[in-house]
This record gives sequence, structure tokens and C-alpha cells, in this order.
Amino acid sequence: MLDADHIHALRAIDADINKYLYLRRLRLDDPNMYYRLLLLHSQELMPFVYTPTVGEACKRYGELNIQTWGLYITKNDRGKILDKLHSFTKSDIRVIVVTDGERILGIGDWGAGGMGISEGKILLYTVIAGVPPSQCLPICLDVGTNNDELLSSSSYRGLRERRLRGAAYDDLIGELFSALKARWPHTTVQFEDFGNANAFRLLDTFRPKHCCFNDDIQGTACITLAGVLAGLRLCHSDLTKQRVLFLGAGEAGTGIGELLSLALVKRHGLTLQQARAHCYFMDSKGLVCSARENLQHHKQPFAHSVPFARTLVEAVRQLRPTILIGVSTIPAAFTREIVELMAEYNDRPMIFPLSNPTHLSECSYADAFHWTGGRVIFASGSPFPPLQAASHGQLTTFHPAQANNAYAFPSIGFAASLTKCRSITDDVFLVAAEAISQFSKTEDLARGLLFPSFDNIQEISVALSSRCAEFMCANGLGDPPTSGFEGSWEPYVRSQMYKMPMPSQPIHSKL
Ligand SMILES: O=C([O-])CC(=O)C(=O)O
Ligand SMILES: [Mg+2]
Repeated sequence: MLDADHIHALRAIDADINKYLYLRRLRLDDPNMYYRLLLLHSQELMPFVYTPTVGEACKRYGELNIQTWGLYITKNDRGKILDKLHSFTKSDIRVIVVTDGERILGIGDWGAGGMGISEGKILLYTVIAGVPPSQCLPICLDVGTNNDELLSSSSYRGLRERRLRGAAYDDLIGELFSALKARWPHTTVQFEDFGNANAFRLLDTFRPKHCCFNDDIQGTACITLAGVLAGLRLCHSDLTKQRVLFLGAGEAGTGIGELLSLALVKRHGLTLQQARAHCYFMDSKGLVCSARENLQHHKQPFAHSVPFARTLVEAVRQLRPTILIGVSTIPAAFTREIVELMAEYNDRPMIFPLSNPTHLSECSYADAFHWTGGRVIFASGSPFPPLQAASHGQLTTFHPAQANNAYAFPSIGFAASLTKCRSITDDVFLVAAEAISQFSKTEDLARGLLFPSFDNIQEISVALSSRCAEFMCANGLGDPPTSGFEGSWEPYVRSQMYKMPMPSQPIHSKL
């Protein structure tokens, strides 16, 4: 079968999960064709190998009897992880995505089914940034699950016990990192979809000694800041004039708040305290403010001296935000009343419902568009369809931007791998966000396209990987390659990228 035959076959499949399975089977049967299709049709196929379909795959990983190509480390591997890494693959692994499955997208604890998210994310390193598949490894830590549905399901294949916590959990991850360093000294590790209780601590622990980052905290922050900066290009404003209200104060929310604050410090000369005063958070109990007691550590920097508000609509009335960001996984939380208030207070309200997958989004593109009379600057976490509306007397297609961290992490990780980066600082994410915010042309911004199309993503990635690599070397975080590098990053990045495989000979399909 040729590329076009596969695309036709895929389009004829109705359920998204069956498209996902079709593509997985193709990866086994004809890996060249698989990568070729993904590279040629990134925009169309991304939703079936990644968010949102990957969420369903994680939930049904056991029932669908999916065979992984990644590595499971279970709590019973304690003391033997290095042996396991040695026996698993001979490849020169450079990037790793690791999850423990506790907080998959916005859908919670899916235990060993979390492997689906590691596989989906690692794939993007190849499809988006061009990291050769042989250098990529998805890992899922099977440390049990607290999901009763899984524990009692006959098709669940993970450990049938409650989650490992405390010192035993930390020791397992500590051993994994030591083993990785011994086996492949220059890997970049991406933490993905860990629960709040572990995510911040693991990042703080391993950041100083290993090249790693947390995608949900830092990757999401990077693409969201990029979206805000692109939106500000559209309304000719800047960050100092913004008041940002977040619904949700978990990893994604406070990660965005911190990066936005860093931008205000580094680019506008504010103190960190002044910068953080631009960001307000609502959690499940109401507005995070100084009157609140027993706030979790990561929320405390954002507990400002403002009156408490119990509901989002009260907080919107009180604070009159210019930007409203949803990281709550509460579907439809941005009600008509709230969106209309945003439109009343702002010429171009920025509304970013970032929760994943689609059914957990705080509002749809169509609602945000219509309720603001088409004035919204919009970005969501999961994709929404474009819509048509009259603009200057003409029917125009408007596109919702997808603020997916997939724009950011593959290039940052690739740059880290090429420079043997020792530490990925927050400044790297700031530089990446600024670069991404400049990629869309002004006329595309006006049609809602805050980010470039995925169909051109590899070209964008060359620019982004180069910018990040240059920054890492200029700031002593990594080193220029010792061979083949002639002082200019773009040609070097291109030379290291996975090349689009040639089409296979027509064969009788096994599918
Ligand atoms: O995977 C995505 O699309 C974004 C993400 O990291 C999450 O929601 O956890
Ligand atoms: Mg995630």
C-alpha cells in the first residue's frame, strides 16, 4: 500500500480509537511507512496518535490488549533497574518520557495504562523535532493504581495494588535516575502526567543533577506564554498590562504563572513579587488569597492581599482579568455569563480553556467566539474545529489555536540532546516561548492562528531547536558538538534529524 492508500483507509475508519489502533499496527508492520505518514500528515494524524485519542487508549490499554514498545519499570524491579536497562535495548537513547500514570491528561489515574501517554509523547520527538526513533524511549513506572475500576477489572495488566508512596517510591525513582546516568549519561528525561503530590517534588529533586523537565508544569507554561505573547502581538499590548486569572491551581496553572512572572522580571524589570501580582488563581475552595490558610506550597507565592471570592464569576467581577486560563478539568466552567463579562471588560479578551481531553475543556471555541461577538483570542488544550463567520463583509474561516505543549517540548529536548545539556533552566522555556510567539504571520494571527500549522512543524522545529541549542551553549548549560558543527545551528540540527523514510514498495497489505 502507498501513503495515499493508508490515508484513505484511515479516513474511512469511524471511531478515533480504531484509527489509533490502525496506526499502531502500521508501526509494527511497516515502521517506515508509519513515520512517513506522520511526517507528511502531521496536522491530520496528530489527534489519533496523541491528545485527545491517546486518553482513551490509556483508559483501555489492558482491554484493547495493546502491546507496548516501551519499558515498564515496576516496584518489583527495585535493585535491578540497571540490569533491565542493559537488557532492554542496545540503542543510544537520548530522550526519555516517563510517567507513573497517576494524572493522565485531565482524566486521572490510569495506572500501567499510562504507558500510552509516554508512547504518544515520545513519538512527537520524532515527528515534530526529528529525533531519530532509535534514540527515544517511553517508560512507564508501574507503582500500582488507586483507580478502583482498574483494580477490579479482569483485563488490567498492571500491578493490582494501591499506589506506592513515601520513601519506597522516591527510592525507586532515585534508582531509575542513577541507572539512566550509568547506562546513557546524556539522556534528557521528560516527566509526564505525574500527580501533583509528586510532580513538583520530583522536578525539584532531579533538576539540579540530571537534565530533565516536567512537561505539564514547564512545557504547558511555555506554549501558553507563547500563546499570550502572540495574542499581545495581535492587540498591540504587552505583559505588564495584563491581569491573568487561572481556574485551577495545579501543575499547569502555577507553572504558567511562574513562567509568566519570569517573563515580567526578565523582560520588563519587575521584581518577582510584583510580577506574581499579575497572576491570580482559583482552586476548588475559591480565590487563592492571603486570608487562606494551609495553602499548598506551590500556591503560596500567588496568595495576594485581595478579598476572597468563592466562585469564578465573583472573582472575574472583582479582578476584571484581561486573560482567563482554564486548567481545572471542569467542563463548561467558562459559562456564558463569565465569557460575556470578559468581553465587557476587554476589547480582545484572551480565553484559554486548556484542560484535556476535549470533553473536559472549560468552553468550546464556538461558544467563546459567539459569546464575545468574535473578539476572543482563543487557545485550547485539545483541538476544536474551525468555524466560519462574517468579517468585513466576507465569510471568513476562523481557527482555534491549540496551545499544546507539543510545540515546545520536542525541540527543547532535541536541543538538550544535541548540546548534552546539563540543566534545562526556566530561561530556556522563556526563550522558547518568545521564539514560538513570533512564528505566526500577522495575517494568520488575525484568523486565530496564534501558532503555526502542524503541517509545517518540522521546519518550525529546526528554528526552535536551533534557538534553544544556541541559548544553552551561550549560557553554559550545554556544549557545542565536537564534530560536524561549524558554528551555525540550523544546518547542524538538520544534519542530525531523522530523514523522512522513502515509501515502501507496494506490498499486499497485512492490515
Ligand atoms: O498531552 C497533552 O495534550 C497536554 C498534556 O500534557 C496534559 O494534558 O497532560
Ligand atoms: Mg501531560
